[in-house]
Amino acid sequence: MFVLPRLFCLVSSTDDLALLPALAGAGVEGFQVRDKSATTAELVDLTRVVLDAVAPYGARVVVNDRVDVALATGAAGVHLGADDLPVAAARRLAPDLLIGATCRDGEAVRRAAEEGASYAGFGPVARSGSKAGLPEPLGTRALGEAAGPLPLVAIGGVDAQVARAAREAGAHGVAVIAAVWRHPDPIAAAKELVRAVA
Ligand SMILES: Cc1ncc(COP(=O)(O)OP(=O)(O)O)c(N)n1
Ligand SMILES: Cc1nc(C(=O)O)sc1CCOP(=O)(O)O
Repeated sequence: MFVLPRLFCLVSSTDDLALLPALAGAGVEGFQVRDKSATTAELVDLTRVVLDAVAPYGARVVVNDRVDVALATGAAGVHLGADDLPVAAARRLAPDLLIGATCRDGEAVRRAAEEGASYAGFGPVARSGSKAGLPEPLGTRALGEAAGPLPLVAIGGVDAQVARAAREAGAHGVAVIAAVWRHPDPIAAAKELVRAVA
């Protein structure tokens, strides 16, 4: 079984690869491969490169959306949303994978737990500029109310301040895009996030 990271950095494309060893060396324990424009073959290649870059540091890799790619590459897990394979079906295919499920309220967290998820990606906790079509921010109070059935990974507009508030409200950890990749000093930002979720 895999230990659930406290901090996931989402990896969106091959442009992000050069910084991965430094981020993992800075204490980022988890990476999620989320390339929405990749073909299946490209996603497999990207996941393998991410695994090679961060495995020496003991970091874990989760593949967004695609349980087949997670299994084919030996990644630690998969993250599933409402449009993806249902959690229960993924769990039947992959008894040993870390399976994350996107949840927006406590009822969804309870359902994901029953279906065999390992954690819930709970969000957006704050306003995110990285994904279109998200609902209004849920806030850390809603996160606290949803905590219990599964470890929660807060996502959406998470920076170090939001990460601290999310942890205080009961989150196990956080997942980020902009707070690292759009920061002028991504490694310093990652170190600050690592401290915030410790
Ligand atoms: C940790 C975490 N939580 C939620 C999401 C969102 O996943 P999903 O609903 O599948 O949406 P897309 O990422 O596919 O746009 C996530 N990726 N990670
Ligand atoms: C991919 C994603 N999913 C979300 C959700 O709430 O389901 S928020 C989000 C984007 C996270 O990026 P940032 O850290 O830049 O806000």
